[in-house]
Amino acid sequence: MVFLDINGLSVKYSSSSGPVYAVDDVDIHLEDGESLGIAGESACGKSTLGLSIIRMLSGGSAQGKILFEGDSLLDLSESDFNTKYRWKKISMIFQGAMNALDPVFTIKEQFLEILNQHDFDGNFNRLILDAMNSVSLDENVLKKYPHELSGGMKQRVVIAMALLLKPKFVIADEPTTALDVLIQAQIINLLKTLKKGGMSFLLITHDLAVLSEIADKIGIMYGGQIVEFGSSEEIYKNPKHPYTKGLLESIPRLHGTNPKYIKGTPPSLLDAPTQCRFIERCPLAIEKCKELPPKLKTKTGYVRCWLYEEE
Ligand SMILES: Nc1ncnc2c1ncn2[C@@H]1O[C@H](COP(=O)(O)OP(=O)(O)OP(=O)(O)O)[C@@H](O)[C@H]1O
Repeated sequence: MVFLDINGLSVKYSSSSGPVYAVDDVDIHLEDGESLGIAGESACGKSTLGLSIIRMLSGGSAQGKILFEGDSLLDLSESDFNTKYRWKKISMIFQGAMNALDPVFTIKEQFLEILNQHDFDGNFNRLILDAMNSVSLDENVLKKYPHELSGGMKQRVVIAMALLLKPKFVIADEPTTALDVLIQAQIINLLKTLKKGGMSFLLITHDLAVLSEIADKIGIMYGGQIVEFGSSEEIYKNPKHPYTKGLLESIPRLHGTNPKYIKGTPPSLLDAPTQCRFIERCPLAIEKCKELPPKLKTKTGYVRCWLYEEE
């Protein structure tokens, strides 16, 4: 059954320099139980995509359709979305959230604050302990202040907070960034366990290697667009877009060839897209790339690249 179906999603921010086209005409399709990975360079719109699903864009407006289990999220009133969806069915682990834990409150007080904000009137302790258990944190941690915890523990607390109301879909924005590699592996294993328990993730990262562990489908973002979308297997084994290929070639490996880097810089999102977003950096660019490529169907998704236009 279709779980998340996004069609033509675009997000525009207003800024002092003019509109920022942060997300442009994105389509995403997930079946029940599938998790999605979004990868791409800094400032390509990854967080904005996640924030638009949980309707927490600040200063931005979203257009298009987001169907979650058949409900059109962008058409719901704010109070309906809050009552039925936000944190309850869809939650988010925000980028850098572990550094935003309040230093003057214990972890338990911070959990209680979240439950109060959601007018929760059931068994507080049971819910908090369930969330702590699901991230393998000891009950003693609840009495501590954030400065008494290691980075890995703080990140687990932040994940537990997102899991508090037992959502089905969790948007995790760079949950392993700024953690050492061993802790990164622990957090990835934790997400894998939660996934086995029936949770779906939208995992946002700039690191394609991290996605291989969790994602069933992958969207490669560049300049506000998903330039390639498909099953993980297809993206890793048979990448099509020159940008996807460049990203995969830039992953450092223990043996074999040295990583390659994509020369140049991403486009400004202040300009609305009128041609291929990757044209300036693409080694395979042709004259046609001066026109905006459509989403061309692939085996498991689509690619926005004229090289795959059928004759
Ligand atoms: N509230 C905002 N107002 C105006 N512009 C914004 C706002 N939030 C993000 N942007 C702009 O939108 C673009 C996309 O930002 P976004 O944070 O979604 O990218 P990202 O891929 O998540 O980046 P990173 O990997 O660095 O977190 C950037 O150009 C950013 O400056």
